[in-house]
Amino acid sequence: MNTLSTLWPYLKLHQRQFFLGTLAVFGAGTAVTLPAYFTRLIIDGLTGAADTNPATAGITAGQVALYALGAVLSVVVSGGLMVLVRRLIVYASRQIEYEVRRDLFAHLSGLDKHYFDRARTGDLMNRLTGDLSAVREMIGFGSWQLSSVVASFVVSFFWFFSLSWRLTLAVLVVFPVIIGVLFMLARLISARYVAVQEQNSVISAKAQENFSGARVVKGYAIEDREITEYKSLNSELIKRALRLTTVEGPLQASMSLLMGLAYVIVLIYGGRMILGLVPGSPLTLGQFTQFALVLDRLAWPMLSIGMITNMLQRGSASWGRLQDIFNAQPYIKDDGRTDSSIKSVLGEIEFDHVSLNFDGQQVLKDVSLKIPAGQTLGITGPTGSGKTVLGNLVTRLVDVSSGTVRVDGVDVRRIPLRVLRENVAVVPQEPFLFSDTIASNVAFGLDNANYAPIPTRISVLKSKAPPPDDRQPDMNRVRAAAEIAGLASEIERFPQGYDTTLGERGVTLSGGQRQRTALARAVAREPRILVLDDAMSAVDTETESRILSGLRQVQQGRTVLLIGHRVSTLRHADHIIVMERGQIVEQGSHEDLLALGGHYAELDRQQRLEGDLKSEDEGKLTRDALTEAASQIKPSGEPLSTEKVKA
Ligand SMILES: Nc1ncnc2c1ncn2[C@@H]1O[C@H](COP(=O)(O)OP(=O)(O)OP(=O)(O)O)[C@@H](O)[C@H]1O
Repeated sequence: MNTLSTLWPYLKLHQRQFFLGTLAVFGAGTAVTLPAYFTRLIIDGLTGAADTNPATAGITAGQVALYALGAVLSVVVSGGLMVLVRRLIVYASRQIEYEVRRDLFAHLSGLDKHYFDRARTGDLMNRLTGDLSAVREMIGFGSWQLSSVVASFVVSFFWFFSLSWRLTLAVLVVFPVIIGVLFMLARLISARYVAVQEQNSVISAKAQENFSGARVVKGYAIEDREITEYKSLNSELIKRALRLTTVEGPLQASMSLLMGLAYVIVLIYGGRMILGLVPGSPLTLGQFTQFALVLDRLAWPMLSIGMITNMLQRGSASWGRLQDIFNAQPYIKDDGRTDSSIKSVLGEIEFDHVSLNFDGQQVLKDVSLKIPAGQTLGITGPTGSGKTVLGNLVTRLVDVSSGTVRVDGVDVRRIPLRVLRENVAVVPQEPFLFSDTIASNVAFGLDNANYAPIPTRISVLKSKAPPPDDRQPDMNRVRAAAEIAGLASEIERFPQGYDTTLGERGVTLSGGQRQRTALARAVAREPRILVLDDAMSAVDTETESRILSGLRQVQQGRTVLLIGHRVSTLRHADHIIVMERGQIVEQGSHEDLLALGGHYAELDRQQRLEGDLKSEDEGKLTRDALTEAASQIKPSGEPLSTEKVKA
């Protein structure tokens, strides 16, 4: 119930719809019992006419017709009101579903790397779909049915008491039992439903990871193992679903049983009253019939209590799971220290005695370094030495544990996050491309400033629908960026050029093409600071040097952090650092570091050796091919075909 209170702001946005809807439910609940009242009048009238008892007045044919018409009209009114209820309450629930989904998405978008490093995409998808539907059912159909049950009880007991308080009290005996059973089973249902939803999340995450990693699964030919694992997760789901069903079934059955019991009481006790065996409590046949008919009408609401309890329990458990998302807060956000007067940055970066710990493990130790605006810093070092996290500190994907990172001499924690991130573009090691055209992928980082922050907790009825998003990528910038990233000529060879769709629905790019698309995306943004995190590892050295010389032209005035393992990548940087176990162990220009004769010089020596060996191997291969070709020259001296030489 505690978690449900957080749903109130959304219900409040539609309070008028719920209020009018509830009134209509009560109207329909009253109208639907009127035929029983008219039946009583007719029966008592008819019995009066037949037995000439002075206590009963008798009835005319006209009155019978009038009562019958009244009964029909009541049913029509009740039906009409039901339509109105659906229009009000079910519509409101759909609108709330929209609002919650919108707010959840906006909230999730505001969470940081820390949250997404731990969350599983499949689980999030399940919460945004399955759990949200359960919440919608609770506030729509669930609340409608709940008010309908309350209305039925109020109206029915009004009739019961007006007909015979003794008979009503006799029927009421079974109610404490009903409430007890409901309470007990509702708790069981809630716990078991949460278990089902958790397993649903595990299954969704498993499926999502398998489909995203389909290439790995196929590459390792482990489909059978994955199918078996999925099967066992699926069996666990059915086990939990059946455990839920085992409590849902008895709920319905016990409600039926208790209802039957109430009926037996009415028949026996009411019959005795008609026969005059209960002194001081006469009951006419018509009254008895009305009592039985109204009780009969109560059967369905009574039975649906089980279903409603179920729906409310599911809905509130699901709302709890959505609330977990709403409760998650980004670790890194603008706060009291933020100086909103900062609107842009120039690009000088300084690490001042920076240390960083992750879960007790120190990944950066006392790093101090200043990179003047417009310069290129080359960063190299063994894997896991802290190169990526150094870049992450600049964009504040993580914050320092101690020390300070400054941009333009200002602590990055004082620069508004939006300003900082708009001015820094990162090309990560594993680029992510969207299922969209190449042009849109390259232009992805543009035009962001035109979007206002999304308002939350606003009724869909009051917020205007956003205009259709018909942005067209700025093709001049896209082309120029693709040219610098060394991708333009390849894109032009694709069937639809820049309009070629990538990903699930379109072509698959090679690793090097993906990296260069991500690079073009960053370049198109014309950032003040560019972080290239091993961004050309899948590109051959020749293409890489072409890209680097193109980049040098556009990087005038931009600060670049160039992370890489190849000396050929780093050699033109203004300053190079070598990281090892979170510390800078060497620094200087390419020439300085070679002269130092340390790690960097060793890296250069190894890479030269590898290069020499490679060209030696290629030379040997060519020599072998020529020897082979020469041995095949025919004695007549007939020249070889060129294909043969190539082969
Ligand atoms: N979010 C995180 N949580 C915990 N540890 C992390 C996190 N991010 C990085 N690390 C740890 O920090 C250390 C440095 O990681 P980093 O990614 O900076 O290495 P790197 O030098 O870029 O390596 P590579 O060349 O392989 O990319 C590693 O030991 C890594 O496991």
